[in-house]
Amino acid sequence: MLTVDALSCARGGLAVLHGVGFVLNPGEVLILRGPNGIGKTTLLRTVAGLQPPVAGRIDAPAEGLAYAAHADGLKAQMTVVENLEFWSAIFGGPPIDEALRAFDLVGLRSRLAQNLSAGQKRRLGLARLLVTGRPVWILDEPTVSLDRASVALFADAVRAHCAAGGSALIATHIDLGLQAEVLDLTPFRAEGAPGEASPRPRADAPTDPFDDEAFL
Ligand SMILES: Nc1ncnc2c1ncn2[C@@H]1O[C@H](COP(=O)(O)OP(=O)(O)OP(=O)(O)O)[C@@H](O)[C@H]1O
Repeated sequence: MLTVDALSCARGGLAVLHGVGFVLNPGEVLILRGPNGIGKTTLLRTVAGLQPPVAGRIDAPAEGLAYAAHADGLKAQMTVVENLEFWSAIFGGPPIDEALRAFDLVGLRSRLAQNLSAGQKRRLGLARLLVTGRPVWILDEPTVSLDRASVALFADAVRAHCAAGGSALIATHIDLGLQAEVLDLTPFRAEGAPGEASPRPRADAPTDPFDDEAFL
């Protein structure tokens, strides 16, 4: 479903990770771990196609990935239902009812996204995954702002997705209680990767127009 082979990636013109490889099959979850700054977000962005790899190969199903980044990326002036219907229309995905139910948003359906609490916004951001209809979820710290009950809802949604043949690549520092493989990125740190005593990024490093992309 998703194969990453000998992948090297960079951020701001500096090498971050070198030689990463894994296979994610239908029904599987792969958890990315590693200390702050090791390159989890950079790897996810590269796999999601937001930035090109420096080297290596990524084989993914065409139009098969749904990426949820740190930011919720909601349409603030639209209601919960309008946000989900918007994304469902963009992706041509399934109706929104299951997404509302799975993330306990039924009672909030008419509320403007801008008036949701941080955890409610995060639940809405994650609910969008269900309306994409896409098989491979690429998730960057998906449980930030979620309380314990909401983390459990999220884990249930991932389990249901995988039971239906989907898969998920997740960067997280917490234990989600999922049956999953774990890949620690620490051994893949590139030589000269940014760190405590790292060089400044090159002044001519290309700017990244998608750096704030919240959801794809
Ligand atoms: N826009 C940028 N320009 C230059 N360097 C960046 C940029 N964004 C991140 N970096 C650097 O790239 C390295 C990898 O960052 P990345 O966000 O991928 O790490 P991470 O493992 O996701 O970290 P965390 O656990 O803190 O979220 C870090 O050293 C970071 O300082």
